[in-house]
Amino acid sequence: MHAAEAANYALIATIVLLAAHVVQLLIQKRRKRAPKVAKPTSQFLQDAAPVLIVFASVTGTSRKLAGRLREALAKAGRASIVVDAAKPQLDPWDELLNGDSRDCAVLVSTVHGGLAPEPSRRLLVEELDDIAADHRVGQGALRGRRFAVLGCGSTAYDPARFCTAARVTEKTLRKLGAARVASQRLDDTEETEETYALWENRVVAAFSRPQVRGEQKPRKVKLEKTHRVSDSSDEEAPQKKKSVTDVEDMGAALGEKEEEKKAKGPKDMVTQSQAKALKKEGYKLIGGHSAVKLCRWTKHQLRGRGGCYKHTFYGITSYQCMEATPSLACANKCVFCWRHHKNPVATEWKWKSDDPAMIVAEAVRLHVAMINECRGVPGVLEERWREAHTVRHCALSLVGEPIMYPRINELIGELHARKISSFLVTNAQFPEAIRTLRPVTQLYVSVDAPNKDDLEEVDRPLFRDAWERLRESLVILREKKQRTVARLTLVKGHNEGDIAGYAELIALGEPTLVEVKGVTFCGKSDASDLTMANCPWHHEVEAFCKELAARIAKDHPSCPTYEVACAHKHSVSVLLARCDQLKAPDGTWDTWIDYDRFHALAASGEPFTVEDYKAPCPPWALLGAAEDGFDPSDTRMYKKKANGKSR
Ligand SMILES: Cc1cc2nc3c(=O)[nH]c(=O)nc-3n(C[C@H](O)[C@H](O)[C@H](O)COP(=O)(O)O)c2cc1C
Ligand code: SF4
Repeated sequence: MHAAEAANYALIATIVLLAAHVVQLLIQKRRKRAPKVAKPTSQFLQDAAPVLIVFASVTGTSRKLAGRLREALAKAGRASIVVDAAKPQLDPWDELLNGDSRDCAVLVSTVHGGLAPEPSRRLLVEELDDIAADHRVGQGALRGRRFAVLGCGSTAYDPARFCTAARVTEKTLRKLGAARVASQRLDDTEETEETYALWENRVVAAFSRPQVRGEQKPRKVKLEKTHRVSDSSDEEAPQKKKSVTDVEDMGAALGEKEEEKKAKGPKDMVTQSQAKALKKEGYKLIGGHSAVKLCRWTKHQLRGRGGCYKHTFYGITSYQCMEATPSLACANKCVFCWRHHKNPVATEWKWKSDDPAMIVAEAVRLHVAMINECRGVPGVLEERWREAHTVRHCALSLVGEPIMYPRINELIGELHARKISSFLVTNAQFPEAIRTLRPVTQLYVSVDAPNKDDLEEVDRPLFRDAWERLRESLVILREKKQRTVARLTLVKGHNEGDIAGYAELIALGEPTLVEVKGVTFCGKSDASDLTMANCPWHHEVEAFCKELAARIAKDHPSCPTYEVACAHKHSVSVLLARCDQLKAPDGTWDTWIDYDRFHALAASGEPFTVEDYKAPCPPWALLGAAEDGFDPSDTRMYKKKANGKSR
């Protein structure tokens, strides 16, 4: 070998050695940087104190998900304790500070004003704040503890307050030095299953192994679901370098997402999980935003066991009545909503609109199909069953807010063209839509509370100016020439106290009728804490009505006079009517409706008034009648009391 060749080989060997050394150094450096991920050990799972799962819920979502997380952790071998922040059986913060527990998951919803629900607020906000402010424990009091946060919220409410309760809790926990392992926000206007599952996986993975270095770093949040908020907790995190992706890309991603949304066009109103929940409750969904359901009174009267209060008060045939809605969404979350908030909420129409003719045709088809299914039911009267195939009335009050549907006037036209009467109920949040509404057989405005505070409490409205909207709706109601109704639902302990407030609202709208109904208990639900104790007795509703009529006369002398006309004891409903419009000179009442006359008037295109289509009310429907509002042509069934005696 030449000397030059040997030198070359030596040089190459040196380079190779150097390169190998550099690679080794790099590998070592990388190894140093990478956090040591301790593998899940059965020893850790065996020894670890339970994870504390704290939830604060108003309509049950966080409660349900807390249960799911508990099951998922249990599957992974990690024990946990679920704590309801509204009535905690133990103090989770004390456990974290002084006990063996080192891990916690907080699931919190946001309610009115962007706050955590009462009374959970005490534990989640005030007590945590107290700890953070306590100089004896110090800001790093929760160092070495881990936490996960899940916010349940809705962008249908003020987007600036989206999941603010979760953000506040997270901020305080981080201020106290706890390490965040996962954070997510769920928006109830969207499908949330996938997002929740991602969060759950992350929490289970983190809590199935001991704490590792590197866990302190804020995790990158999935942009898709969280772009609506700037996560304020990041601002105060102890290890604070904001990731460029978190801030700049978030803006870009948001822009792209909005573009994408625009390109896709409006989405369907009902998410898959909402559709599933509604179907489970017997709703037949039509297109993207409408539904129909067979009312229990329809079935009742098919069996000759009496009609609903609208049969008693206005002469509808309950077994020919279809209960439907063209908008499953509404702008409230009322405490007495018997739909248990399985429907979407929104302040404006932002979905694809279906054709009104299709909605009516489908509603009738599905309703008739449900009638067909009643044939074999014991007690169904053959003749009524046949007649029931012709729909004569439509109660647009099933669920949601019918006047949100932008083509509501065309839909009403479709109903009237089929000689189907229209009873439309609105929750008084869209005054402009009330103004432009074409004549309906009977137009209802729900008056759920006598003053602003009670309205906020009972309706839990999305609009901040809900009270003003209600008042404006009533003013518009006064301008209507056809039959109008103020519908009151009395909930003991919530909205029945301020009679003067109701009198003022009635004087504002001067409706033809005031329907007062005691709230009905529709079973225990997470969506509402109502019990039988909140349901007034019939005699209490009657007394309320008499007092209301007297109060209107006394406080508002220029307002038309009202008197109690009818009552339907079975549904705890009493009717007040305007004497000038519906009381005959001989003292009898004309609260019933001449439906044929109404259709003729509506088709004529000429103006018409309440008096033009009124009809006499039978004596059995009047207050004080021995029948208690029960049609004597039907057979009354008495419920047996627990002691075996009949009522
Ligand atoms: C009265 C009321 C007010 C609400 N206000 C807000 C709000 O300000 N911000 C928000 O993100 N979500 C708000 N929401 C939506 C709820 O947080 C959301 O529906 C959540 O899924 C409820 O969870 P929960 O069932 O565990 O209470 C509100 C809901 C109600 C009933
Ligand atoms: S008016 Fe209402 S309660 Fe009466 S039958 Fe129709 S849907 Fe049922």
